[in-house]
Amino acid sequence: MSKRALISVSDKSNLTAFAKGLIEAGYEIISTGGTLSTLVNGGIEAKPVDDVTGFPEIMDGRVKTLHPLVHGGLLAKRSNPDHMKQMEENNISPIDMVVVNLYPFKQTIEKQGVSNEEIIENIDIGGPTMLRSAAKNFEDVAVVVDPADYDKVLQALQSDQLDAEIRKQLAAKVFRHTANYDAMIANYFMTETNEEFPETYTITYEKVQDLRYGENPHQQAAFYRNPINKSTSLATAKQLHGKELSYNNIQDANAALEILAEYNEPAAVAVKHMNPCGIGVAETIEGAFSRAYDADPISIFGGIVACNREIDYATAVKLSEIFLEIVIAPGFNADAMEILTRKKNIRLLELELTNESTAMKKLTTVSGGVLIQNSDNGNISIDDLKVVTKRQPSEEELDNLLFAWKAVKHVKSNAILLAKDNQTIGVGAGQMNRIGAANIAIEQAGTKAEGSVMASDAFFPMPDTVQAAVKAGITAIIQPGGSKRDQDSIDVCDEHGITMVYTGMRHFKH
Ligand SMILES: NC(=O)c1ncn([C@@H]2O[C@H](COP(=O)(O)O)[C@@H](O)[C@H]2O)c1NC=O
Repeated sequence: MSKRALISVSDKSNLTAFAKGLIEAGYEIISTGGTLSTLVNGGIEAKPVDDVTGFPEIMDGRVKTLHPLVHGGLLAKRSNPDHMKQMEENNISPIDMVVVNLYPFKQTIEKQGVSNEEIIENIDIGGPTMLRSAAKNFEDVAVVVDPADYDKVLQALQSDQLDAEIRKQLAAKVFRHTANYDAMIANYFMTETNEEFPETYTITYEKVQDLRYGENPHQQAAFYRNPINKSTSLATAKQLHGKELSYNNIQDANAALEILAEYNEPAAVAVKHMNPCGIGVAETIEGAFSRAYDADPISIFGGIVACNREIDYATAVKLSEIFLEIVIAPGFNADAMEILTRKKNIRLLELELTNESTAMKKLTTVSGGVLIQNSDNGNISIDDLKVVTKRQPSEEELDNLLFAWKAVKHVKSNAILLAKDNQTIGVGAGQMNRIGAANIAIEQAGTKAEGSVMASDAFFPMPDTVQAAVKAGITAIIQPGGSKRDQDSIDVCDEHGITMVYTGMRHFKH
């Protein structure tokens, strides 16, 4: 008796060639509505699944293969005499191969203006059921979910090597595939029902690329993306020039994009080791980059620069004067490309910026689990500021304070950042005490600290940071407030004519 393959696919690419190969390998083909038409039109002999089930396809295709004559044929253990007996008693014939790919749920939810009804109808039920039956019974049944595997399967059949080992690999792929498919459905319903942190958290990622190594050469790594993602993502960036991105490149570039999303005006962000070493805002992108560069001409060396405007010739010339790992921008004009591609080692990434780069949940693995939180999308406006000192900030100071506040949010805690004229001038990052971070920022700013503003990601536990600010000639401070000793800091400010505003919002970043 010839073997039987059940084919039911939404993605009909390369289908007829594969089916032809199966017939040549001695298979009889059974198929569902649309798949059957494609096969028959392609000159392939195939039998409708209704002939097997004796039951018509009903309810707009909601029920077509969900039948014991299908699933019995898939799930029966050929080595189990009871199963074989029950097959015979129930007139069930074995099905030896399942070729199924599923309704395009992901593509459907990504469609503009798609209705809920269309989304629901694109949840495949019969397909995953067959895939799972066949995959569970991989000892006896082969299962093919990915058209990319058609050639491999035909080759294995031709050399009589579609053995349990390969069938197990195909089954493993099926369970990953159905888990991924179900995770996307679960996430869709989670959004629909506004559940943010349910009792189980299902996530799924699709591989973008293997990486040469992780944070260090002895660590293996790969880059995965969220299959349904509307925010700015490096996974969708177009690399115009340069060698492959590394693990550290991706982390740093992502940090640069998150910072850049804070600014609507032409802005340039330089990042080193996940911290901004220079941020500049100006009327032109060239001006913005000059400010980002001047902020810290030492640290930017070997860094990553992200800009929110097209890179023009003038900016490209400046960018090309230093060693940078990556430049990211929404575009590079032809002259800029000409200049920058002369540099062999620079990577150029073109990326549409949606200003939604922090829309996703943040996951941090801990031993035996994962911490999940919403991204820090907390923003404040001028109206949220509370002036706590005798002196009110000037308009210019207010501008600089808000600029500094947006920037300090992205600096690792404890974070202190100094800014002046739409430019960061000193960044103290990741210190174990706040005065340590302040001292670093002040030292880096040098003489520029005079007349600058200071931002602190969290409150001052004692007045020492304000005292350091006084000494450096800083005129205005922005911080969340909320320490027991707030008044001590306010008193120092008042004593020296410094203005201080509270945001009421903290921005720890660890
Ligand atoms: N309901 C069923 O019994 C059923 N059986 C197979 N399907 C799916 O129907 C699709 C193929 O349909 P057609 O051959 O009519 O183009 C495949 O994606 C397959 O996964 C089904 N549809 C969805 O649940």
